[in-house]
Amino acid sequence: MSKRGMLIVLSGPSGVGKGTVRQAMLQDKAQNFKYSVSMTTRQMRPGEVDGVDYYFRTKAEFESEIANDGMLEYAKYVDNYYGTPLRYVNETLASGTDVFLEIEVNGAMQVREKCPDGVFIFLTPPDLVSLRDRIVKRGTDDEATIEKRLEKARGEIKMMQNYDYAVVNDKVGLAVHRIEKIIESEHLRVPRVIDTYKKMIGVVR
Ligand SMILES: Nc1nc2c(ncn2[C@@H]2O[C@H](COP(=O)(O)OP(=O)(O)O)[C@@H](O)[C@H]2O)c(=O)[nH]1
Ligand SMILES: Nc1ncnc2c1ncn2[C@@H]1O[C@H](COP(=O)(O)OP(=O)(O)O)[C@@H](O)[C@H]1O
Repeated sequence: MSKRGMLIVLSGPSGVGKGTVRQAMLQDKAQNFKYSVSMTTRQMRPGEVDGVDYYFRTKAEFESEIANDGMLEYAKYVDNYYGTPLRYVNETLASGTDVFLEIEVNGAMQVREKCPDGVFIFLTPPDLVSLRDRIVKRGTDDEATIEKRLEKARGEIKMMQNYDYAVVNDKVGLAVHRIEKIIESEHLRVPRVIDTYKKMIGVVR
């Protein structure tokens, strides 16, 4: 029987660079994981493509997916639904390929309940001043909104206690390298590889 893929979950406060790190990881041809495209009810931004960045759906469509047990997890974030379609994740893991999710903290905790053998990684800013700078640099928020986002970010950073790894995003390339090393090490954990050694050591599971 082929080995099941590993589920990798990346979260972090808004503006820390999750999207940037994810893009950089996807461009690394040496990576073997598949990115799970999320579903959302938020407006498409310029340059985004349906089915690539997100599956953009109406609220009614999203709620019907929830009702049909089609979501691995979902959360409301700033008045919109975001969620992970279940089928793609199941099929990809079953085929032996790793799946990478980039999701916010509440959704990640739902995944932790359902998939306790997943790898949960929290991306952190080097400090709050850098986080503020990144939120400002990204663009459209006024001063009051930036303060609100930072307040929310502090609450999100507290959730790091529920993750397996904390990775600082000081430089994108370094953050990617750290995540890749985590994935490599996780693949070598004994519970994941023991079946491979069955014949050698006579373990029957
Ligand atoms: N729970 C959950 N959160 C998601 C999912 N997809 C994206 N998110 C999170 O939703 C938040 C908002 O995403 P987005 O609207 O793209 O804005 P931005 O990433 O903050 O620029 C981010 O924290 C994402 O990580 C998902 O499938 N499930
Ligand atoms: N390591 C980094 N150093 C400096 N700026 C960064 C770094 N990573 C991301 N950024 C910048 O921070 C801003 C927010 O990044 P983004 O990926 O949109 O964050 P998130 O998806 O976590 O909300 C973007 O302008 C991005 O270019």
